[in-house]
Amino acid sequence: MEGVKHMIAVASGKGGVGKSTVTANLALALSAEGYRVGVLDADIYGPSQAQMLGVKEGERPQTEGDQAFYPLKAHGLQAMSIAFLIDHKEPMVWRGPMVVGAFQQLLNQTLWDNLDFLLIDMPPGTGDIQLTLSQKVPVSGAVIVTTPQDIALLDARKGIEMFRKVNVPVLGVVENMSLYHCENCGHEAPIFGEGGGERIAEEYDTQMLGRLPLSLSIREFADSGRPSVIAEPDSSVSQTFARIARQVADSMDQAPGEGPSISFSE
Ligand SMILES: Nc1ncnc2c1ncn2[C@@H]1O[C@H](COP(=O)(O)OP(=O)(O)OP(=O)(O)O)[C@@H](O)[C@H]1O
Repeated sequence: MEGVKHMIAVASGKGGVGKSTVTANLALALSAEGYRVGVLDADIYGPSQAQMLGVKEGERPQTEGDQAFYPLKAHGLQAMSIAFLIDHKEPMVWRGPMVVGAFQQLLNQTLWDNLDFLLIDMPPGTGDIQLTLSQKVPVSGAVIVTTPQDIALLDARKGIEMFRKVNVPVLGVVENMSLYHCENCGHEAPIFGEGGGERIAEEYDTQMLGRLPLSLSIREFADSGRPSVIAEPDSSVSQTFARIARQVADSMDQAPGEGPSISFSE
């Protein structure tokens, strides 16, 4: 795609597992490695990137003619989201084709400026909308985010299967909310279970990219618009994101430029 070297989908089967949090932090970690990075929020019904990247309410992208938008700048990233174009309290009461149309417009009418990586924060699930969205996106690879409990892994498997079916390489699995660390007593507990991310990475012959704890600071920083990678760059969480970023970048270095364009038959 014009202005973009590698498009990477960040996906999960299940909602609420931290996909947007991982997208924002991973984008910032890649940027800290010196890459030019953009974030496209494809979660049309529940966009979170405006808040996570600290874009002020009411800030609107500049337009080029009446056909194209310049992405907003946030913490050195280029970003585009439906949230930049609508009132933040407005629910997206749209049917599938309208959502797909909005996504295509965000994708095709944004003037990305010479990006090494465009991370796409996909909507949760593997339903009709995701498949239709995917038809139009030349994706180089996918990062799967999951939490360790069986019910999330079940859905993560479906996400992996979806990408495999359309020959998009799964770059690896990020296990989020792996371990709860009590900030008062220091006790650690794997409240969502153990080893789940590793198991599906093995099962699908892909790699475990990293494991992040269930932590108050990850939530507070992400939800207040200054994700951990910039709020506490020396923390172990930020170091984990840096390692994930390097693995993602390395796997793209080995890939031959822009990957396959996904297409589905009904
Ligand atoms: N490791 C973590 N520790 C604590 N809170 C977290 C962690 N990861 C994410 N969260 C919090 O969980 C909530 C949901 O995260 P997020 O929006 O990233 O999930 P999602 O998978 O993108 O959700 P959706 O399915 O709605 O798109 C947010 O408030 C976020 O700050």
